Amino acid sequence: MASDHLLELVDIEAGYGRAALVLRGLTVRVPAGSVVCLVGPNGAGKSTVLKVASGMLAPRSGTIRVNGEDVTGFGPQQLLAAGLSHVLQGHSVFKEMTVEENVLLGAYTIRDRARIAERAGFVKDLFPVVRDRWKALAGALSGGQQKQVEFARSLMVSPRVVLLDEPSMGLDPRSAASVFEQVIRMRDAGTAVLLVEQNARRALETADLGCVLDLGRVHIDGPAAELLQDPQLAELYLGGRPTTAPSHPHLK
Ligand SMILES: Nc1ncnc2c1ncn2[C@@H]1O[C@H](COP(=O)(O)OP(=O)(O)OP(=O)(O)O)[C@@H](O)[C@H]1O
Repeated sequence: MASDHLLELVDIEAGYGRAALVLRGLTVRVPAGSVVCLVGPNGAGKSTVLKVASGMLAPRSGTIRVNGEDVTGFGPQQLLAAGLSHVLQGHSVFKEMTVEENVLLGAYTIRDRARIAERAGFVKDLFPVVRDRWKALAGALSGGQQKQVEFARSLMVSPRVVLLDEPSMGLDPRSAASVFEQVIRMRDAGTAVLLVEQNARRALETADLGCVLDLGRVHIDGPAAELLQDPQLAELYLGGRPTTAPSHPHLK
């Protein structure tokens, strides 16, 4: 059964080994055509949500649905096939390989050559750096450009939802701004995004919906623009009082 929500994580409990639960009854939904961001303090469980969504960590209880279909208990390969593509925290390009080789790694599950060529054309259109530096060694690109290569690789399988873990980590402000613009471009090209970010204010300025996590639960969620204007949230999680307008208005 199709659903307005491409991804639903409902009442999820999850943790690592015998340690205490990290996620304690968490519910997050990603509607089609949207960027949803998870923000919250260190250790709140943000990355763990993405690991559950991509099958790297099996939930102890709760339900995962993709486009209305129950995929609870699926492993990483099955969730990838169901439409969830995970861009891990940190840098995962192979620097000694070309941009082309890095991007095509994302197509390793696709047999049809015409389909691979079509997807390569799509990601080159979406990320001009990928097109312009297609034959260059990935290690010769800047950190922000390498992130675009990772995004392009994740889109080769035509995911319904891309899971992005701290894409701005380690980047200078200008490169980080460019990465957030690429997130918007991905959304506008039809891929929903579940985004985890340390930079909560920038993430909320980029996202359509926000979820503030604390102690493994959703503390508050709603339209990102409204969360940005909430004085209490600003004090607690965003490092200061709300600004009257987004600091990067071109993104909204
Ligand atoms: N592989 C692991 N094994 C054991 N515990 C882990 C593992 N990964 C994370 N944890 C624990 O789970 C909790 C939540 O971690 P998680 O990385 O999901 O938080 P986060 O909100 O993404 O934090 P940060 O903003 O610091 O990245 C932390 O207490 C962390 O120590």
